Amino acid sequence: IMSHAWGYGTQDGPETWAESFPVANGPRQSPIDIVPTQAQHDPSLKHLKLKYDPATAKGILNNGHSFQVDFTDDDNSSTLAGGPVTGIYRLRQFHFHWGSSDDKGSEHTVAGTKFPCELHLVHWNTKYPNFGEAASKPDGLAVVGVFLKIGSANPRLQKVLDALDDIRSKGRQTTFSNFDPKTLLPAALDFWTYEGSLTTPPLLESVTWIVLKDPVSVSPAQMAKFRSLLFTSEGEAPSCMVDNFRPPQPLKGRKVRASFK
Ligand SMILES: COc1ccc(N[C@H](NS(N)(=O)=O)Oc2ccccc2)cc1OC
Ligand SMILES: [Zn+2]
Repeated sequence: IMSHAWGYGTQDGPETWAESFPVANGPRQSPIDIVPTQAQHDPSLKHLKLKYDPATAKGILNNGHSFQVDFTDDDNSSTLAGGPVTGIYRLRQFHFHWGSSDDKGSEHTVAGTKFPCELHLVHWNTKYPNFGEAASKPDGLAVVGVFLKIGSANPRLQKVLDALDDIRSKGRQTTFSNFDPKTLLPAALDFWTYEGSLTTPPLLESVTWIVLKDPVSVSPAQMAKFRSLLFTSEGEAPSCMVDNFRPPQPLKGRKVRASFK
C-alpha cells in the first residue's frame, strides 16, 4: 500500500495521524509540555558529550515536512554520548519546526510557553547496525532539542538559511558541507530528559529526548527565511511551509528529569 501521506493541514494534520499510525495514542508520545517545577533534578545524569566533525555534513533537503541537513553516519565522527544515554549515538540529521507567526512553532513547550522555532538533532544508537533498525527500538534514538527565541540575528544560522534559496520546493536538495552543528547550540548544555517518540509519522516510540534549557536567538528576518520554504513541489499550487509542529501530547505518568538544579 502507498505510504500514508501525512502533513500539517486540516485534512492530514496531527489530529488525523492516529488513523494510519495508531501509536499516535501510545504511552510515550512526543512532544510534551515541560513543567520545570515538576522536573526532578537527577545528579546521576552525566554531562552531554557532543563531538561533531564538520566534514560529515553532506546535504540539505526539503522533504515536504521540514528541511533537513544530512550527515554521513558510517563511522563515529559525529556522536553524542553521556547525558541520559548509555553508549554512543551517531548524528544522522538535524531539522527544524516553526510557526506562521512568532507566537508558536516549537513542539515542546515550557510551562505552556511556545517558542517560534525548535531545532532537532537526530542521533541513533550504534549498538544497532543502522538508523532504520535503531528507530524501532526503545533505546534506539536520541534527539537533542534546542529552542529558538526572537532576538538579535543569529550568525550561526546564516549558512543554513542561505542554502534555503536552493531548496524552496519539496524534493529539492543541494550539497551542504563543512558545517559544525555544535555552533547552533547554546553555551550551557543544561537539559531536561524524558522517554518519548518521533514527533512525525511513523511516531516511533524510540526516542530519548534531551531538550536544552537555554534557547538560542533568531531574528524576525531570519524567521521569514524559514517561512519562505514551500510544503509543495514545483508545479503544484504553492503552500508555505509553516506550522510544521505537533502539539504537546499526554505525559501518561512519565517523569521528566533535569540535569541542573
Ligand atoms: C532519518 O529518518 C528520520 C528522521 C526523523 C524523522 N522524523 C522526525 N521526528 S522528530 N521531529 O521527532 O525528530 O521529524 C522530522 C520532521 C520533518 C522532517 C524530518 C524529520 C523521521 C525519519 O525517518 C522516518
Ligand atoms: Zn523534529
